[in-house]
Amino acid sequence: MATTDSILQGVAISGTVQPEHKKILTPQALAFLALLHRSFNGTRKALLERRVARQAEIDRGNLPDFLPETKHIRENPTWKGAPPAPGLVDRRVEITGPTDRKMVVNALNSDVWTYMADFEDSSAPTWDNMINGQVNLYDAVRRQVDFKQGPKEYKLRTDRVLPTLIVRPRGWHLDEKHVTVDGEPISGSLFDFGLYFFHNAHESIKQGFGPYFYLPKMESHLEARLWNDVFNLAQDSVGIPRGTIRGTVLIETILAAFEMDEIIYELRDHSSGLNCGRWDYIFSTIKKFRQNSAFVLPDRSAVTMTVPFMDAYVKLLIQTCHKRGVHAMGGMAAQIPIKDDKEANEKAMEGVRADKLREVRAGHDGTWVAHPALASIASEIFNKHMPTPNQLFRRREDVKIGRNDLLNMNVPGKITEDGIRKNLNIGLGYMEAWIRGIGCVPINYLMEDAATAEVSRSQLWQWVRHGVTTAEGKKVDKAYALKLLKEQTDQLAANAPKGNKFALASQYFAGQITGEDYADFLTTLLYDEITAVGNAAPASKL
Ligand SMILES: CC(=O)SCCNC(=O)CCNC(=O)[C@H](O)C(C)(C)COP(=O)(O)OP(=O)(O)OC[C@H]1O[C@@H](n2cnc3c(N)ncnc32)[C@H](O)[C@@H]1OP(=O)(O)O
Ligand SMILES: O=CC(=O)O
Repeated sequence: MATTDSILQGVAISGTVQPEHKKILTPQALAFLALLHRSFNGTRKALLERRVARQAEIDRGNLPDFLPETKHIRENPTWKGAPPAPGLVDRRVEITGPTDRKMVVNALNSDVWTYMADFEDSSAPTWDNMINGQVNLYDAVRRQVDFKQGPKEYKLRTDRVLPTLIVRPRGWHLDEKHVTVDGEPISGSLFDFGLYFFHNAHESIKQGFGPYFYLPKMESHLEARLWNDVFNLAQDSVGIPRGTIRGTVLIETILAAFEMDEIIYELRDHSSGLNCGRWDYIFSTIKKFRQNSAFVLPDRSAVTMTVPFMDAYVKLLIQTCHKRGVHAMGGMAAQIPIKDDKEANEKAMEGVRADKLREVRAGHDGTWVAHPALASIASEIFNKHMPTPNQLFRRREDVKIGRNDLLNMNVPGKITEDGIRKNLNIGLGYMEAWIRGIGCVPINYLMEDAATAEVSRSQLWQWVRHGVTTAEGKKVDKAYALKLLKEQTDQLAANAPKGNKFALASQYFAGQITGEDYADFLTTLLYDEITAVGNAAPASKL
């Protein structure tokens, strides 16, 4: 049998390893990462290639449809997903947020049922953020995460059961460049999942919950199959029964919406349902159909949850989940508290309330909040309208959603200069923060993360590409977009502290909004800006 030392041959780390990281980067944990990489990276790369091929099909005008080859799975009513696992029966309000230590303590102390600790859209994946996040979650699982910041003490509350921890690793498209195996960067998904699972699978079970995950940005059931294979190998490796892990899949790409049954089916022994990742879903819809003028959308503020294609996706997701006995989770309203304007705050909170009411009435089993101050609003609505721990019994057999509903782009609204400037501000503001290692920011009193920023970026691209005319009568072409970009950049930079990164963000953004270059993800476009891959040290020398 291979020894840890021999498995570690070929594993190298170029991120700085501080003393506190050593409990995470143990030889055994690194050998586990190497095992995951050698077992699954080939399939991951092939699936990413498959995404490119599917995009080419769509660009040729072939719109997606439900798959003929998996009809038997969709039409077989007898199979089910796993029953809800301990700590996941009632998940009516889930807080989400990055994995820095303060956020972790504050999230676990919030009045919510679960906490999604996010290595993905709300975290910029610097080496420090990713590895410190692992340290923080290791400590959080063991209830040893208390710390002091200046005079303020951050302590886990002891007056109640803490929210169940769920971890969102990065998506399949992202690499973690600071760890290589046999000369290749390891996948960000396998790095985040692998380290968290290896250290916390047994301990989380001891604490009364388990190794639970949110799985982002998948585009097909084959990508879910890959996660399922990873889960089986992982469970076998650490000696816990298959079916202990749970994964909630974010349905946040338009292609995955056509494969919801199949995705639950692939993960069925590990499934804890699906979630409406609304922001990425809008982004994906714009991105996938970006060459097709029939998919041009109005200002971002007009693309609400009640427009036809979003409404159809929500309904189909709830129906599909409940048919299979798994949770149908709602998503994220972007409003956050406005501290300095009572009236504006009340309006924003009313928006959140309306969103949660729509979700619970539609049949969702829970929802997301971006900030602790929103927890009471969401729980008030869910407590009132969902007296049971979930509403898996609501089968929504009344719902009839077909291909045309999922692709119904009849979205009322206009494209305005204000909408263009807002998108520019969001894109610039988000990218500027991200380059500084911050993955989630308040902009104009809205929570902006990688998914929301992608919507703004992709809309700008699409509007220029299709030469739309604004409500004010202005043709949106390359020159106009670049002129407004310069104006917004100058304004933002003038009001920002010295050393800000707006000029750099603007350089990247210019390429992305002129209807020409289109990066698959802003995060992959910018990744080199936040990586410091110097001399790699062999893992065996740690
Ligand atoms: C589309 C998607 O993918 S959604 C999922 C990804 N997005 C997210 O998870 C959003 C996470 N939210 C956040 O990061 C933050 O709420 C922000 C950036 C939007 C706003 O943060 P701030 O400007 O710090 O908010 P604010 O100053 O009001 O925070 C007040 C306190 O609440 C804490 N807080 C705010 N949001 C959160 C959160 N999501 N989880 C835990 N604590 C939080 C802050 O740390 C702060 O704590 P302190 O008083 O001890 O210093
Ligand atoms: O990940 C969530 C989303 O809304 O996007």
